[in-house]
Amino acid sequence: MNAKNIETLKKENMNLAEKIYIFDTTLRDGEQTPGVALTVDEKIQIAQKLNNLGVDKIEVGFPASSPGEMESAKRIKNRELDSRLVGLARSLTGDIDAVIDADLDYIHTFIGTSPLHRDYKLKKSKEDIIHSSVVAIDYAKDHGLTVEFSAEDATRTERDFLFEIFNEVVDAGADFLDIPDTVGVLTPIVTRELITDIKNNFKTPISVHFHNDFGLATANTLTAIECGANQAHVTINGLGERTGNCSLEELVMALKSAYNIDLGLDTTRLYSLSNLVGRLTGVKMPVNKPIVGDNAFAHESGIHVHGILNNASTYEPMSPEMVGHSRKIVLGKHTGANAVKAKLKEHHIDLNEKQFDKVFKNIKSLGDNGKCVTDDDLIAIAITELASARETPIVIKGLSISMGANVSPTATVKLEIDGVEKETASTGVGPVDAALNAIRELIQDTMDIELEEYNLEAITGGTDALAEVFVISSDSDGNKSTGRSTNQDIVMASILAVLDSINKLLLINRSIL
Ligand SMILES: CC(=O)SCCNC(=O)CCNC(=O)[C@H](O)C(C)(C)COP(=O)(O)OP(=O)(O)OC[C@H]1O[C@@H](n2cnc3c(N)ncnc32)[C@H](O)[C@@H]1OP(=O)(O)O
Ligand SMILES: CC(C)C(=O)C(=O)O
Ligand SMILES: [Mg+2]
Repeated sequence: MNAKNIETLKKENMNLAEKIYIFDTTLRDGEQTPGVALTVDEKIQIAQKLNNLGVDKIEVGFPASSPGEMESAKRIKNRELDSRLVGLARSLTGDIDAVIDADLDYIHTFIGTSPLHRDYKLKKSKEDIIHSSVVAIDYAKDHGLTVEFSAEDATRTERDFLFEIFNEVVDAGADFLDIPDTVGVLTPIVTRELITDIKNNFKTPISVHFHNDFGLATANTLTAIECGANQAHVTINGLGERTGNCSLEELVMALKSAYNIDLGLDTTRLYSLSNLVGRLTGVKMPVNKPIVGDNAFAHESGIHVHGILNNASTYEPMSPEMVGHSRKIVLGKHTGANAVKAKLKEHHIDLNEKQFDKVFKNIKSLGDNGKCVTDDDLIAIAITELASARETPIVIKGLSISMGANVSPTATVKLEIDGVEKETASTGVGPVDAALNAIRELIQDTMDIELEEYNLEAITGGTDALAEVFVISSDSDGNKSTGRSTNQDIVMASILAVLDSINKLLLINRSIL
């Protein structure tokens, strides 16, 4: 099927509403994620960011449910955000009073309508359910509120009863009819039939609130929008009861990229908002979470990276910049030569063909052994390859230590630096310190180094134990390199380890041209 046919097919099968509203419920249903509790300040922080993203409505919470909920609703209201603020209420006047007390003018009131909810939870007849809903809506309308009515568990409610209660609440003045798929049992084809039927029978704008128990929340919400739903309830990161709600970022980006429907949100804020919500709720996203997961724009397979390097659209359906994320090329078992060449270029490392082949084989073999190769690993592998092929710039030519009681230890060190011999003596708090001070003095015209880490370990027992020294040095450009040496003499092991790291840094400097 060519692109034109797909476009035609989409148009023929869609009955889009003129305006599609994004109703964010991260602060209400999202916060109902088991184990999640946000403080008032955290709620305010998220509300501000949702507002900056450009969502139409923010459900700030359930004011009747706790003093903290009341306070956060009031304080969010004081921020004078552009997004419309919504408060949740059961079909009880007390809950509605709480929304009014919080100074919110948009109420989301609900009642369970399915047989399960009527018979086992609320223990109320159909007539009682209708009566409670109508009384609540009358009360809210009398107080000048905009009312959104949710028939909780609508998707397991008899169709005739659903229509009956919708007719009654519309007559009572409901401004929006919400269809919650409370336990996520819809499928796209059933959604199509249900939403089309409701759209054909009601003029009041309709909203959908779909849960994700079978991973279908986004697909079902998109289907509802195709069939004319005027509003979608969503949460950042798809948070919410059990497996959550339709994810805001998935819905908005699918509409923008796959449907070509731009809702006008500043989608470049999505990634940072997802991270903020992840941090504040403690619910971290899996790496493969669409749009905001660490791997959403990461590529390892050689064939993919080769395509990406030529044109990112080959393996990305949208750009990472669109959502404020970034592209990542990962090296490992599935890496191809083009990826390694690109990485080496990025780090300004020039290898000849033979050196490159060795580095490439090394990466593949690390991958085969189940290891992922970081950029630092690649640099270390490449530098080692470069170092082994070149003459070492600095070589130790002589060392003498003098120590005694009540005098500072003195080290005399002779080095050959690029073929020229130099010697100096220096003192220190101990013999190793004295020797390292002498080295620093001798190389100061060649490069400025900082010893960042120094680890000494005895690897055999006894007074003739072998000492292993591991160091990390850095240069003034921030390049880092490791050095390692094993010797029976602690001072010599230290000098050789430091020289090992300095030589690598020199090679890095000299190959970065
Ligand atoms: C599908 C959803 O997401 S609905 C929203 C769910 N969110 C929450 O429950 C989070 C906040 N909830 C709370 O803090 C508490 O549950 C409260 C404050 C609302 C109520 O607490 P409690 O009075 O202790 O009642 P509890 O939670 O045990 O039971 C719920 C009560 O609400 C009633 N109820 C439930 N839904 C409705 C409704 N839509 N309209 C009227 N009453 C309702 C139940 O029948 C039950 O009443 P009962 O105790 O008289 O039998
Ligand atoms: C309050 C209602 C809309 C709800 O969250 C649900 O049914 O899932
Ligand atoms: Mg819900």
